[in-house]
Amino acid sequence: MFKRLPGDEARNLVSTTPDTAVVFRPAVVTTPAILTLVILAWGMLAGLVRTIWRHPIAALVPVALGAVCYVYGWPSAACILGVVVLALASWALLDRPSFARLVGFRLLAWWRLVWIYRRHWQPVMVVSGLGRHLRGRDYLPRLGKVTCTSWADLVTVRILKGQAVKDWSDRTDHLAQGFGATSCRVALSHAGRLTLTFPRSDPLASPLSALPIPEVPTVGPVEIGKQEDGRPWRLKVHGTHVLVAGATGAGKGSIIWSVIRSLLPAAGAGLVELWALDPKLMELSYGRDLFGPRYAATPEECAGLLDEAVSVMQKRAARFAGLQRSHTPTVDDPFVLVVVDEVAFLTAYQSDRQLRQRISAALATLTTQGRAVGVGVLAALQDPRKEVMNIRNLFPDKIALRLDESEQVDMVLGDGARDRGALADHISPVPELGAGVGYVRLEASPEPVRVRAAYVSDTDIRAMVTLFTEHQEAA
Ligand SMILES: Nc1ncnc2c1ncn2[C@@H]1O[C@H](COP(=O)(O)OP(=O)(O)OP(=O)(O)O)[C@@H](O)[C@H]1O
Repeated sequence: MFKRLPGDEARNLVSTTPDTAVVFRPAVVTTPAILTLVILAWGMLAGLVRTIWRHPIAALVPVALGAVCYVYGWPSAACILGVVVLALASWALLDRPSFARLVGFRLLAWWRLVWIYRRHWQPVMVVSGLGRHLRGRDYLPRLGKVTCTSWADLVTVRILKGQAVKDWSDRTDHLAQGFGATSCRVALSHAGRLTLTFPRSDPLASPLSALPIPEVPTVGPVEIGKQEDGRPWRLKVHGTHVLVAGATGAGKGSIIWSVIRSLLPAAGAGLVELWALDPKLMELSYGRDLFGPRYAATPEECAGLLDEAVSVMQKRAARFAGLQRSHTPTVDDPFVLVVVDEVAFLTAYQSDRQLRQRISAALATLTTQGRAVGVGVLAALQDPRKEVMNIRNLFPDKIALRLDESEQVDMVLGDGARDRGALADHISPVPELGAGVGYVRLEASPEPVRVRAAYVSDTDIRAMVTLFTEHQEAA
């Protein structure tokens, strides 16, 4: 039975060095079969103990069934198994969320750990270059826990000593392909430990219709869509500045209009003033009545409106000096949100040099000094290159919608964002699938979050204008 053990062939190998008469015959020490068996049995025992230690409840089930079978016979064990399965199925039917949270996702995680990750771990690590095969031994990163959420598998990994997070983020494609996922994201959880996120489905695949207008006036964070994990996407606009970059048709308008929609009650109550710069004469002109006299389209008008915003900001700063360090919106001092659609029309593509410099200086002043006194800028642009938008770093919060080139992702979201999984250049150009989908990198967190903005249609905008004007007339 054990006539041909691994290593037997090596006995017959002869290695020679060309051009010499010296012939080396490797010394082969035959491992006794019993030793191999003991090592195998030890490995299995250790695996069993590890499984019981990690999954005590799951291990208890076969043990209990085995005991019942032994004492009372197999029909009793089969009956108990049937009752348990029936109870679980009823629970799943009656209260799916609690079943999924307490049982379903745990079972799925265990299954995916065994069937997907552990089974493919060694080959994927070696082929992708994240593991090493040295002198007959495999040095592999340690696979940790697998947790399943409604849309993704979160896999914890203890990386090899000497490896960097970048070694992993450079190989996200290999990892995704290796484990049969569409993409992979890498995040550092503790020193030496990473969390890999493998999406199983895309919760943002279908468009979201416009969210209800809030009942209570609020300046934010305003709810404007959905995050990949299913939670609402709330964007802070008061106390920051937001830059939205995306190719044509990426859905920049849906972010602008979702923000305006959420701020509408606050605007009605006088706590927010919406100022609009619409150099393309397209996006914002549709809801022109929402902005009253604070709407500008020509470059001259835009420059004038920006200067006015700077003047409001400076007057406030002079009043607040020494008295308050942050802004609370009131009717006397409302939050001023300057919305700029296609900011590059006013900066890079503006042929009048003096006007261009005036506009750039005003935007730079607002973005450097405005947030503490309640003046914010929400700007959209198509081309994020520095020549086009040299003040992009003055925006603390950035959103990258679909972009044409991979290099543009880091230009918008900052260095390393694409390596961390912000694949904005992979977002579908088909509006139903990809418009309004993007990645956000907030000032407070380096991890990009995948989101989708709700789509505010022309009908929604018309309804918003009617509601707002009726409210203004009634007031
Ligand atoms: N959030 C969204 N969800 C679903 N579809 C959307 C969304 N946003 C936009 N769309 C669709 O995509 C089309 C283009 O959107 P939009 O005009 O807002 O893009 P844009 O980035 O502003 O483009 P441009 O820079 O050319 O003005 C819209 O007509 C609409 O059909």
